[in-house]
Amino acid sequence: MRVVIQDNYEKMCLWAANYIANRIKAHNAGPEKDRPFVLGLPTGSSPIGVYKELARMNKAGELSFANVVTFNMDEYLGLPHEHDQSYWYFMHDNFFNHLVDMKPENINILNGMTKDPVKECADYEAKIASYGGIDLFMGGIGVDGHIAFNEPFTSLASRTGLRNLTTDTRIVNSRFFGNDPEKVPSQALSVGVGTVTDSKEVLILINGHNKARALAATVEGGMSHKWTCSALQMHNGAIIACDEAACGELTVDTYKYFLDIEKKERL
Ligand SMILES: N[C@@H]1[C@@H](O)[C@H](O)[C@@H](COP(=O)(O)O)O[C@@H]1O
Repeated sequence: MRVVIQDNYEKMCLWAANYIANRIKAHNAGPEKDRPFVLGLPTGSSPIGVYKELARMNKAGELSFANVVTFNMDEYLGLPHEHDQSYWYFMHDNFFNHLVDMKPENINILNGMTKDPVKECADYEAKIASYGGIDLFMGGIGVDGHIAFNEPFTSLASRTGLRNLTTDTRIVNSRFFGNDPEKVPSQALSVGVGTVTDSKEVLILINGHNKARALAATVEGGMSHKWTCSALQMHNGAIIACDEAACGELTVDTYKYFLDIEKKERL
């Protein structure tokens, strides 16, 4: 696992946006350029700065999304696209509407209004597989370490499916629903932990003091379904991009190790 510690949120986002841009450019210049680059994407406050920077690069002509297919992590069950807290709305408002060459048919987001969640989720997995899997999955995590909506004790082998949200998560997310946890949907559709870890690369953003326990569990804790983020320890290409504020629960030697090793030149 790589842990890239940046001074603050802004620098973390710039680092992550550059990493993603370089991966897309390398793909488009390489032997696999005839197939699209498949990018997994999250919602939440963590990726907003990354989306801003990627959109800036795109508008400036530095990065094209014409050959990119996206798959989003999750969606609330029962919220239509036009609901301002649906993840469909979030993604268009914060990212897709700001890109000049993203093809709408290349955007994949689970349909929270489906009448058949089982089929919706099976079709999503099949569509990801039809592209040969996800090249790079960017994600965030919840304060309890959940990846996408894979709450504590979700199987680390889970696939895309229907999830019940914990009271904790509904309380945390109530800040977007007039501070009323009851207004937060109680279920969501979500890619599984296994769907994320099957990706060739995984890049997780962890920032802010409130994520300090989750960062420590991801990096230093034992692998456990109690912290679904800890599954990344079994992934061969996992990168955590974090800010100083999130490092408060790391032991000093872990913190120093990652600062030191990241100074070394990478092939
Ligand atoms: N389902 C989403 C997660 O995918 C996201 O990672 C998490 C963290 O959000 P934030 O980045 O706002 O802390 O929020 C929600 O629970």
